[in-house]
Amino acid sequence: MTPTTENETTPTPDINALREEIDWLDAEILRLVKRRVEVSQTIGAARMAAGGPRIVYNREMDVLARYRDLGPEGRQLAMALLNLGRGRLGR
Ligand SMILES: C=C(O[C@@H]1C=C(C(=O)O)C=C[C@H]1O)C(=O)O
Repeated sequence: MTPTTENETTPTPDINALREEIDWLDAEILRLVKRRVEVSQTIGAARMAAGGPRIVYNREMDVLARYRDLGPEGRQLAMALLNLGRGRLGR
């Protein structure tokens, strides 16, 4: 590790700017989640109208795998997304 000199300072994070970024990120995440729900419900309705199943487990396993990086919370997040897509039928 490089030794620090007396003149080196740790930069102070700009909390207000970072909070603005968080607000923006949350708005984007919400927009994307709402779109995901729409797409998932459209697929589900079309499949069921054609006599297919409500749930496709291998696709859902792929979705769960995508969030594995985030650990147990990733699983909860993926499950929440899947449940949102199921709407009232999934409850
Ligand atoms: C969207 C689909 O329908 C359902 C919803 C899924 C999802 O929200 O990711 C995945 C699989 C299906 O259970 C699909 O089959 O792709």
